[in-house]
Amino acid sequence: MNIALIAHDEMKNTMVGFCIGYEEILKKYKVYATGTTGKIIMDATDINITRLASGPLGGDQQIGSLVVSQDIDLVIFLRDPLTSQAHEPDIQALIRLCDVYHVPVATNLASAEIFIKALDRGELSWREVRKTKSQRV
Ligand SMILES: O=C(CO)COP(=O)(O)O
Repeated sequence: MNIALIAHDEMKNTMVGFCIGYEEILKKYKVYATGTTGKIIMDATDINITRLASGPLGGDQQIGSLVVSQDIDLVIFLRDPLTSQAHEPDIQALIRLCDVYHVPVATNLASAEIFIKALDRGELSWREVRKTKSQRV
């Protein structure tokens, strides 16, 4: 199970708090993050993160590509709903791909907490079954 973590600038403190709070769970999985989000999480925790490009420089698209290749099982994307982003098309494209590939995507802290607890209880294990089946076709 692989997780992608992304936070817009206004949400980065929230993301760090989330990662500190759920560090022991997050450490059990492979974690990807966009560039700056990954850096601040690694500065604050012992979570090992594969950092991609910064969001505005294509990081959201890189995560979208991992969604397509079935390499991401959960996206936690703490979006800033009050600030327009120059790369809004990339953000929409990533969320669309999550819908296309049935990848759970949390866009705020409340849903992120529900999803991470569900993951820890094994409630996303259907993702593994789905991947195995799609490899057969
Ligand atoms: O802009 C982002 C997501 O759209 C996040 O990118 P950074 O993690 O590089 O700040």
